[in-house]
This record gives sequence, structure tokens and C-alpha cells, in this order.
Amino acid sequence: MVVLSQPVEHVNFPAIKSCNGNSTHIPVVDLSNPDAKTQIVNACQEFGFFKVINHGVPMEIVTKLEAQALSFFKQPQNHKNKAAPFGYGNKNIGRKGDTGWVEYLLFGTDTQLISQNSLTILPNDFWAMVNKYLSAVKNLACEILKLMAEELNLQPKNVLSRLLSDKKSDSFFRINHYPASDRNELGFGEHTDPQIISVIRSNNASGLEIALKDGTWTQVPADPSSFFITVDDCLQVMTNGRFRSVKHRVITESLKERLSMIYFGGPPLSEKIAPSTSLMQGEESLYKEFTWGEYKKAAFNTKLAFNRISFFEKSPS
Ligand SMILES: C=C1C[C@]23C[C@@]1(O)CC[C@H]2[C@@]12CC[C@H](O)[C@@](C)(C(=O)O1)[C@H]2[C@@H]3C(=O)O
Ligand SMILES: O=C(O)CCC(=O)C(=O)O
Ligand SMILES: [Fe+2]
Repeated sequence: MVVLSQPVEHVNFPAIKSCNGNSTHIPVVDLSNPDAKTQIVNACQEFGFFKVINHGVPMEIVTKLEAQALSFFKQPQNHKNKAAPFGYGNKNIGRKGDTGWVEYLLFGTDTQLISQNSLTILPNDFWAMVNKYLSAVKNLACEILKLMAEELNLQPKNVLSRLLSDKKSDSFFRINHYPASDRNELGFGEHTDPQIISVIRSNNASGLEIALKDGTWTQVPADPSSFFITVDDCLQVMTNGRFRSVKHRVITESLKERLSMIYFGGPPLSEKIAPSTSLMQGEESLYKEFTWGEYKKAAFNTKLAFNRISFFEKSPS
């Protein structure tokens, strides 16, 4: 078991009630199915969340990166702390005092600079694999966004995917490691992701939960060979609320360490985020206009569980 740098006092981590095995059918989208685009849009409207199979990402890249990440997290704490300037964090999430039973690596997806400076702590092979992984999951995210645009009749077809494929796309990559524990710990508190979409892949330890429309929590059974997609805040806005940015959290499963890798697809900082005009036939926008840079600045100054979209919601007239 990995020992966290400061002893984690249980007083800060009251035993968390998970949703007691409550598990709803999570939508599964088979990307090789001609109906995939309809299934995606239905899932985004109903859940803001779905699982993708036949995704085309080579499992060899996934398992190699997972092994390298696990071997990093197994290093002594003083070694891992040296990676703090390169995105290593332990227990603390964000800048507003949120904590979780988690250690992680978090960085922007332009890994070139960061990799050159961290070679002894996170070696070349690691960064090479991160880059391979990111290129594969970014392609997957773009394919999904193209299918969404097609089903929603958005023009041009790449209106959503271009935001991630743009050289200036402000995307993040995070590898979360939740050490095993003999009780259910709050690994990562409830929140929505601020970006457009996130692509989650985890090992065989469950723990991820999503909130349904009625506010109840449901467990997401682990599936290491699949990817899970969340609709994020900006996509909710770009669809004028048709898609829901899904609230999610992680509650650790007893005695099993969880390792998850998440690509957060974000637009360029200067990109205006507004409902797509093709969806707005006579409809009023529910949101004030903003750029991703403005949203990010506001979002990264909030506590994890805060409803960030509310900053930009128009008050009903
Ligand atoms: C408490 C926070 C952590 C977070 C920045 C924030 O102020 C609010 C959003 C959080 C979140 C959730 C999704 C991703 O894990 C993340 C990297 C992001 O883009 O927004 C985290 C931020 C973080 O860990 O810094
Ligand atoms: O670790 C996970 O499975 C999800 C974590 C998460 O939601 C996040 O890092 O934003
Ligand atoms: Fe998240």
C-alpha cells in the first residue's frame, strides 16, 4: 500500500456512505454500431455520461502507461514529492482546501517542456507513453464530438471536435491513484468537470459514481477495457442545456487500489463558449457569453462541489 506523505487522519475523512451498491444501467455506446451517434446523444441528454466499447484505442498503450504510472506511485514519498513541480499532488485537490484519498499527476497536454525538466523523476519512457496515450484518446474524443455534431445537425461537422484538435486547445491530463484502504474513503469529492468532455479509463477497481437526473447516486462498475465519457460544463452550455454536465465522485472500494487516467478536453483559452446557433431556432440562450479563459479563471477559484455554471446562467426574465 502507498503511504501518503502526511498521515491521513480519519477525522478529516469521515467514513463516506457510498450509494450502497445502487447501480443503474449505464449507457454503453458501441462505436462500430451505425446507431452510435443516436446512442451518444441520448446518453448525453439523459445521463451526461456513457461507456464506450470498440473504441479503437490500442490496449497495449493503455496497459503500458498504467504500469509506468503504478510504478511511479509505488516510489517512496520523498521521491514522489520531487515531482511536485511537474504536477504531482497528494491529498489536496485544487486551491480551495478540498482534500481526497488520492495522489495524482496533473498537467497540461502540451507535455514537451515539462518532460524535459523532469527526466530523472518521470523518465523519458513515461512521457513517450503519455504522448501516445494522449494522441489516441484525443482522437477518440474528437470522433465522439463529430458524431454528436452529426446527430444534432450542427454545421460544420467539426464545430465541436476542432476545439480539441486546435493546437491551442487547453486540455489537461490527470492520473489519479487511490491507495487501498480498509474502509470507504472519499477519494474525489462530487463535482462536474469544467471542460467540454472528459475521457476516463480505470483499472479494475470500481469507485466512480455519477448523479442521476433525480439527484441519486449510482455506481459505475469498473471495466478496464472500456472508456467512460463525461459531458462537461462547456458542452452543456454549447447545447443550451440539452446535454447535462454530469456530477460525479469517487468513493474508494475497500482493499483495492484504483488507478484512473483522465483526459479533460478543453478549448483554446480565447474561444467563445455559447450555444450553437443551429440549435437555437427561436430559443433564448440560457447562458451569458464567456470565453473558456474566463470560465476557467472563475472555475479554478471555486470549491470542488460548487455549481460553476451558475456564474454564467441568465436569470429567468
Ligand atoms: C477544487 C478545484 C479542483 C479543480 C479546480 C477547482 O477549483 C474546481 C474544478 C476542479 C477540476 C475538476 C476536474 C479536473 O480534475 C480538474 C483538473 C479541472 O479541470 O477542474 C480539477 C481542478 C484541479 O484539480 O485543479
Ligand atoms: O478518478 C476518477 O475516476 C475520476 C476523477 C475525476 O473525476 C477527476 O479527476 O476529475
Ligand atoms: Fe471529474
